[in-house]
This record gives sequence, C-alpha cells and structure tokens, in this order.
Amino acid sequence: MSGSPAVVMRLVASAYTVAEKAGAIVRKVLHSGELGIVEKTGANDLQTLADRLAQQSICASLYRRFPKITIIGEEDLPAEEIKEDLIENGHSEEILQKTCPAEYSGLKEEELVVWVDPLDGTKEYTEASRLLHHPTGALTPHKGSDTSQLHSTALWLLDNVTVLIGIAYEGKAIAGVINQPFYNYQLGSGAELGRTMWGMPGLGAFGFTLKEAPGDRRIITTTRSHSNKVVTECVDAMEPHEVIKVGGAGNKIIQLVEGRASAYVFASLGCKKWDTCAPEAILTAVGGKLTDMHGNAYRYDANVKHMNSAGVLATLRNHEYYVSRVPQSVRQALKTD
Ligand SMILES: Nc1ncnc2c1ncn2[C@@H]1O[C@H](COP(=O)(O)O)[C@@H](O)[C@H]1OP(=O)(O)O
Ligand SMILES: [Mg+2]
Ligand SMILES: [Mg+2]
Ligand SMILES: [Mg+2]
Repeated sequence: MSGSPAVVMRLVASAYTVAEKAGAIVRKVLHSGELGIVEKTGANDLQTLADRLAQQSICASLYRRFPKITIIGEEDLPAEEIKEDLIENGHSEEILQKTCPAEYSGLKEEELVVWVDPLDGTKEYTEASRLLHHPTGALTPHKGSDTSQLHSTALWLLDNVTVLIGIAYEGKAIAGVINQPFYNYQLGSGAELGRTMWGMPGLGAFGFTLKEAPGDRRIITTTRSHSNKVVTECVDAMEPHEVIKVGGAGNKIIQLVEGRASAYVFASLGCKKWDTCAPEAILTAVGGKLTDMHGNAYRYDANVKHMNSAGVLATLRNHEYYVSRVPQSVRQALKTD
C-alpha cells in the first residue's frame, strides 16, 4: 500500500479504540453502582450514566479527528463541553495496515454517516447491576449459595451488553465495530474483560472466530425484554429446534457469527438504526444478511427514520428460508418503510 491510509480506514481504526474506551466506561459505571437510570419512553426503554458518558466519549473523540462526518447517537444529550478524560485519541495500528476495498478508498469524511449505540442491552445492564449490588452482597458470592446464583445471572446478563459503532456510505452499512465490555467474565476476577470485533464487507471480519451453527438445527435467537404476541408467533412459525432469549442486537449478531444461533428474529418495532448498522456490517462481511421481516434491506442515510419499523431478521446462511416462514399476519402488522 502506498500513500496515506484511506479516510474510512482511519475512521474504523479510531472507532476501534474509541469503542474500547466506551467499554471501559461501561465497566466503570457498573462498578460504581451509581447508574443514574432515566426512563425514556417507559420501563423497558432506559438510559443510564454509562449510556450518556459512553456516547459523549465516542462522539467527541470521533468529531475531534473527523470534524466533517455525521454522527447519529441513540441518546438525546444536551450540547455541553466534554471532559478531556472522556476523549480517546488512539487508533488501531493493525486496522491502518489493512488495504481498503477499492470501492471505498476515495470516500470523503463528509460522505460518511456514523451510527452510535453507546450501550446496547441497557435493560440487561440495569438488571445485572441490581443483582450485583443487591444487599445480600452478590458481588462477593459464596460458592453454592443463593448469592452465587444471583452473581452468575448478573454476569450472564452483562455479557449481553455491547458498544456499537456503525459506518454507512450511500445508505449502506460499510463498516462496523462492536465492543463487548464484559467478555471473558467466566474466567473470574482478575481476568481481563472485554473484546472488540470489527468488519467491513469486501475486507473481512476480525476479533472473533467465525463458526456456523449446526446446519440441521434451527436455533432462533430473539428478544428477552421486548417481547409480545406477534414476536412469539413469528418465532414459532420458524419451527425452531431451540429458542434463545437474550438481550441486545449486537449480542445476537455475535451469536450468529459464533455459531450459537442460526437466525435472529425480532418481529416488532423497537430496534433502531444504531442497533443494526454495526452488526449488519460485520454480519455482511462474513456473508450473512440483515433485513426487515419481508427480506428488504434497511438504509442508513443520515436522513432516514431511526426506527426499524418492520422488524429485524438476520442470518449467516439460509436467509430466504426464514423470510419465507414469516406468517402473513406478521407481514401485515409490520410494513416495510
Ligand atoms: N421497545 C424497545 N424500546 C427501546 N429499545 C428497544 C426496544 N426494542 C429493542 N430495543 C433496542 O434494541 C436492542 C435489542 O432488543 P432486544 O434486547 O429486546 O432484543 C435493545 O437492547 C434496545 O437497545 P438499547 O439497549 O441500546 O436501548
Ligand atoms: Mg436504549
Ligand atoms: Mg441498542
Ligand atoms: Mg443503547
């Protein structure tokens, strides 16, 4: 490679390190026990101090380096001076060494739209915190006790949490970074927590080992905290061998690419563009697909509606099968934009 790296590669390289910093903020707020929870539209739509700080950190850090990009973050925050210790100036040297796919090498800052979900799986994050900071002391569990059980549940919930930074060009998700702040929780105290995955269609996906779910089983991953009758009806229509209910859109895409699930099915509104942009880029980079329940692609232009009104259907393989199983009643309930 000659000359300076392509703008989009520099942006992904920065987003990688910025997502790591956001992940560290998410861990720190959890340990403080002071979550500062705010209800947005209701009890299942929450915002915490971690969502706020992580978004401020991500947006301010990226804008400092790339002043002309458009960033759309989940949280509505007042414009204010960001504390310097929230700024991340680093980047991943490894990403800068990669060759940018030719079609993206000439993209300009002002053509890129960045979709930021500072904390995906907020509901699970707050539930985990409640368990960990339970008066019976689940933070310091004794083996075999009830608190040990609470502790395990809390850690399992925390594994649902991710930080999502997606990059779009001409309405398409062309790069994505996912940080999973509590990855490796099974290794116990003292283990270094967190990992970062990233991907770009045409270049590949990194930070995990791609694995396909068993071809002879339909394992459906779906919502844990935003279910309703239509959601359940649609999962049942897939004739699943197994259903896994977990939190977070990022987390469910990780399950697809690591072979724990064959399809992510969410026949409801609720997920927004920042939930799906980064996951879609990584999934597409390994040959998968993310669409609405009709099999139509979502667009990520700066001016699109934020809500993914026609649901989310994502697979690594056999997308058409799952689209074909969506019941007529669901198709009618969820119209393509
Ligand atoms: N009804 C809803 N209200 C608010 N956010 C939702 C809703 N449904 C889904 N989401 C967002 O999509 C993610 C995936 O959904 P689910 O966990 O239910 O499968 C959630 O973690 C949440 O993102 P976030 O946690 O960033 O607010
Ligand atoms: Mg939210
Ligand atoms: Mg989210
Ligand atoms: Mg969020």
